[in-house]
Amino acid sequence: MTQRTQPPAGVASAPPQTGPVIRLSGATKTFETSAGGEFTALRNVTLDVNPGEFVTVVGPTGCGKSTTLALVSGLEPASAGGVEVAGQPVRGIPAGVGYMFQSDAALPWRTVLDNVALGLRYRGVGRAEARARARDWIARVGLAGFEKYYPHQLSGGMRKRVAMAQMLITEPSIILMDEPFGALDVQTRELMQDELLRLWAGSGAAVVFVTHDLTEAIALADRVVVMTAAPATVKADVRVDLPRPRRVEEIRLEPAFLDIYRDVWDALREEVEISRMRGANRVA
Ligand SMILES: Nc1ncnc2c1ncn2[C@@H]1O[C@H](COP(=O)(O)OP(=O)(O)OP(=O)(O)O)[C@@H](O)[C@H]1O
Repeated sequence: MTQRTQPPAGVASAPPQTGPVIRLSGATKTFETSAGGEFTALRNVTLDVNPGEFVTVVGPTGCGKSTTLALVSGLEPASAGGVEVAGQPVRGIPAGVGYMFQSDAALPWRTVLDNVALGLRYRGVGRAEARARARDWIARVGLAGFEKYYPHQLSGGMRKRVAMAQMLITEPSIILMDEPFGALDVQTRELMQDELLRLWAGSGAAVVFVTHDLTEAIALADRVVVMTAAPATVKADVRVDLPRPRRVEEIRLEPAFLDIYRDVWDALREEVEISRMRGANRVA
């Protein structure tokens, strides 16, 4: 990773961690189906994520990407294999993990200020300090002046800025993102991708970001992990050696970007075809 700056005040710097901050070793996840059978969503997934690394995960629809995040976040236990966060086996929700999903987490009856302060209030921070830090984060995500607005008074992009402030105010050392910009229009999505890179730069946080959008996956990442059709396992792990800081709309036109795109798509194409064929057989 290149061109890291000093962390801005209030953002956690990387913990003194020598090994990977996330380690999946042969992780398998089997769900019970409503028909009383079993369905294996993940099989033998082995993946390390280092402190400060930005890893994106792509794969055919329904292959098990969200399930991978659920194992790391402790929302689902692995059926077999190991899942470690910060060198410790995951049992329950680990400390220092921030989340952002496609749907908004903002409470509709609270203002932007109170929504952003909420994570600190849950952690026992006093009201005045939580609000002061929330004001700071609201400004950092470009929403100064909107503190008293309610979520329904904001655009989709602005609500994503609120979601980023809500997540970053807790200074996570691991950030898990599941298609966070999936519902945005293309221009707003690119804007938010740039904002995310700006806010993440220097934070020291490791990011695991699930997306269906290959351009987004490559533009953001240090590594793109390609998963197979279900049950998901790691098919390819493609390094993205593009310089930082990046601007998404510029980097995607670079010849080196297109080479990486080709590598990722070569790995993904077959899995998408398998997944489509299964879908076609199911409805045939
Ligand atoms: N709690 C659960 N119980 C039973 N099956 C589940 C459960 N959670 C996920 N699955 C199944 O596991 C598979 C993987 O789901 P997952 O949501 O991880 O896929 P995904 O790759 O994130 O999907 P998408 O690309 O559509 O977002 C799916 O077939 C899904 O139906």
